[in-house]
Amino acid sequence: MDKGLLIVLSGPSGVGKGTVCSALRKQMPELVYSVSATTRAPRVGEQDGVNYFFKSHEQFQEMIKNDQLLEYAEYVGNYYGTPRDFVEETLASGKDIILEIEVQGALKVKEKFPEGVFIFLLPPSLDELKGRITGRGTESQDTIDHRMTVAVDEMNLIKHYDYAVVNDEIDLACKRIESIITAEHCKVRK
Ligand SMILES: Nc1nc2c(ncn2[C@@H]2O[C@H](COP(=O)(O)OP(=O)(O)O)[C@@H](O)[C@H]2O)c(=O)[nH]1
Ligand SMILES: Nc1ncnc2c1ncn2[C@@H]1O[C@H](COP(=O)(O)OP(=O)(O)O)[C@@H](O)[C@H]1O
Repeated sequence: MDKGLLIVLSGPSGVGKGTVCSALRKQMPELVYSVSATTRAPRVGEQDGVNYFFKSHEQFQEMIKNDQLLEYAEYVGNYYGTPRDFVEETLASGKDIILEIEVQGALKVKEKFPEGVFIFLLPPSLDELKGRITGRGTESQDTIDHRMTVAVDEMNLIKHYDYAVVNDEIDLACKRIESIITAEHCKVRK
């Protein structure tokens, strides 16, 4: 049996990764989603094991020590990481898995899985990006400013990715990603 595809959806905070990813999962129910571990506090409505596995700093350090994370990164004061076993088991079972992670972590995954499909989600403009982060209403002004500075640095790393998808409209962005996945399945692997 062929292994599944490892799909990494990355891009700056507020670009719409979470929104596009959940829309995509509705359209492609067979696509498995990797739930990350984080030390960030849950936001209203977020559930442990669904949105994230919420961990203390000590628990997260323990996961790092035990090599349980495929990658992890510190992002705006918190740790985020991808549980390794779940990804490897899903791929081995022939299913596709999508990781929705920030840029540093995505580049670490690329070192381990160069055959993965790396997709960078772009905002239509930086002004629109700031508007989306602010409009979501989950961040303080300081965090918004910090995330915007990080966003500009992150966009310079797009050259390491296989595909760039502009998130102008959610449905269009999803269609583009679906087409990428279809094309990757048709690819002749050398
Ligand atoms: N490297 C890495 N980044 C992650 C992981 N999980 C989530 N992230 C990223 O961490 C950043 C912050 O996530 P979060 O606090 O939920 O904010 P939001 O995604 O901007 O709503 C986002 O860019 C996420 O995609 C992970 O397992 N590894
Ligand atoms: N294509 C889009 N057009 C307009 N607003 C969007 C679009 N995609 C996402 N958003 C909005 O932008 C904000 C940030 O989206 P989110 O998915 O939380 O981003 P990320 O996961 O990349 O941080 C949310 O309020 C979301 O509703």
